[in-house]
Amino acid sequence: MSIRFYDTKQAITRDFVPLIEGKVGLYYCGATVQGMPHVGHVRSAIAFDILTRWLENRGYEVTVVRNVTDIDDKILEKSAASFGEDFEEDEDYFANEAWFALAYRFEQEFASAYDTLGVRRPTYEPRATGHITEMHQLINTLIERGHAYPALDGSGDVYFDVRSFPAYGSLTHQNVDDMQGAPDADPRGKRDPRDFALWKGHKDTDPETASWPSPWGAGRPGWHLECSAMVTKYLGTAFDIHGGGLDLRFPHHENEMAQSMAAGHDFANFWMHNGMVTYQGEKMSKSIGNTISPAEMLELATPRVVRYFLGQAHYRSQLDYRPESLAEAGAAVERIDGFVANALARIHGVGPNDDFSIDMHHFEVTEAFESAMNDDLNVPQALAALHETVRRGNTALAAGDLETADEAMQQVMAMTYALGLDDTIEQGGAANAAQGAALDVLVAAQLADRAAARAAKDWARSDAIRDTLAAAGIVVEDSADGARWSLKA
Ligand SMILES: Nc1ncnc2c1ncn2[C@@H]1O[C@H](COP(=O)(O)OP(=O)(O)OP(=O)(O)O)[C@@H](O)[C@H]1O
Ligand SMILES: [Zn+2]
Repeated sequence: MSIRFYDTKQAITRDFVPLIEGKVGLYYCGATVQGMPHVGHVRSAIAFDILTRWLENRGYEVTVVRNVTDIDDKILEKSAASFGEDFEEDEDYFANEAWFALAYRFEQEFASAYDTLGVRRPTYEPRATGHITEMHQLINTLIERGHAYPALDGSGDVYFDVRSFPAYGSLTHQNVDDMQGAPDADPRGKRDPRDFALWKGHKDTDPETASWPSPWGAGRPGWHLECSAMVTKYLGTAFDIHGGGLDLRFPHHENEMAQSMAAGHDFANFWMHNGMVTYQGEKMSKSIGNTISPAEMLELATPRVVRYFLGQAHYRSQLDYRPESLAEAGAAVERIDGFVANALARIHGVGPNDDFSIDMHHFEVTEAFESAMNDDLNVPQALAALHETVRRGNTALAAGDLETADEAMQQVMAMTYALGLDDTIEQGGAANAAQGAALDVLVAAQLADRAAARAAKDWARSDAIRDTLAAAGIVVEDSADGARWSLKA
């Protein structure tokens, strides 16, 4: 059966046929690393992680590229503010932080959130600042082809000429005349107020470190241009799927497409956009201030439960966070886990604390699951198929039909893996728990020695043990029920 995806550009669901048989090139827009990730960002990454996993499940070799926008107005503004006299530090923004330090710090926060929630790392994760040369080449091509020009007011900017590209507006089905101007520069320097910046001339207020030489004067790249240049470098001038959040369709994706197609590239064959995570109906967004971070959710639920919540809706629909959302997701995950644990125990004699590994590569998803996923990644229907299999398995276990139960268990494992809900994402947590347990045994032995030394009034020995532990970052506190230890914060 063929896979069908909704293509935002053509506004229809159509058969997916890769440009090169057996291979898929996927680019999706990553974060502008100007602040802490919120769960909306992670939902976008989970949606494209599920897409990747499904394409791989169907036998495709997928090259995934997700960029890091590490130079941008907002990053520079946040950094500049941190040097201001009335700046007040908080848990997210530190005083006197250079733009690149701030960007890299948040890039790592994003990476850690993705890792924790089972978003597999992309094949390539290019940073905008590492691709200035490619951006210059693209601007050059656009100027040569008559689609870009240096600012008329000598600001050092370079603009894309929207009137020179008749298909401008075709991604979002808009008529140029109905569009608003691009607010990125003084319209007096532009041929048309809708023209947008490919290159931004250096301003006296910009830090020297955020400025690169160019044929049009020193400056830095415009946001839209970054993605066009990076896609081409890693996936070529024609590739299969371009993704990102629905909020990026205009202007970002419209402009990316215009730049690349005006340069003569075929660009993306499919455009796929994930819906927004909302809170009380409003887009979760840094600028609105209604964000919930992955860390906050992980205080309330395990990574798999958070992943289930963020991945359960159809990727194109809006996902509203409600206080009871995580409890509902938790109950669903527990139903799945309860069945798998029972099946492992009854059929394979594996107990909850046994160490075991199971070869899953020949396990297959059910037909209902497969056709749901092939139909534009219909995850809600696929999850219904998964839970139906859990019910069938539980019924079989109750009736003592271990063969049917085993088949259901294998299918459930294959389906949870396909959705990235397998428990591998908790292995990080398990490894920490194992290390913690090992440390506990070692420290307890030291503390027992220390107690014996104290009982024998051998103070030198008792102090020496305390010093050894302190040097290892372990703080010992004596209490009525004996010594307690903790790691120094
Ligand atoms: N609330 C949300 N729900 C789903 N996806 C989102 C949400 N907010 C951002 N995204 C997506 O996350 C990816 C990275 O986004 P980017 O860094 O550009 O964030 P942003 O839209 O500027 O976020 P914010 O509005 O909070 O500043 C993009 O694909 C974007 O569409
Ligand atoms: Zn982009």
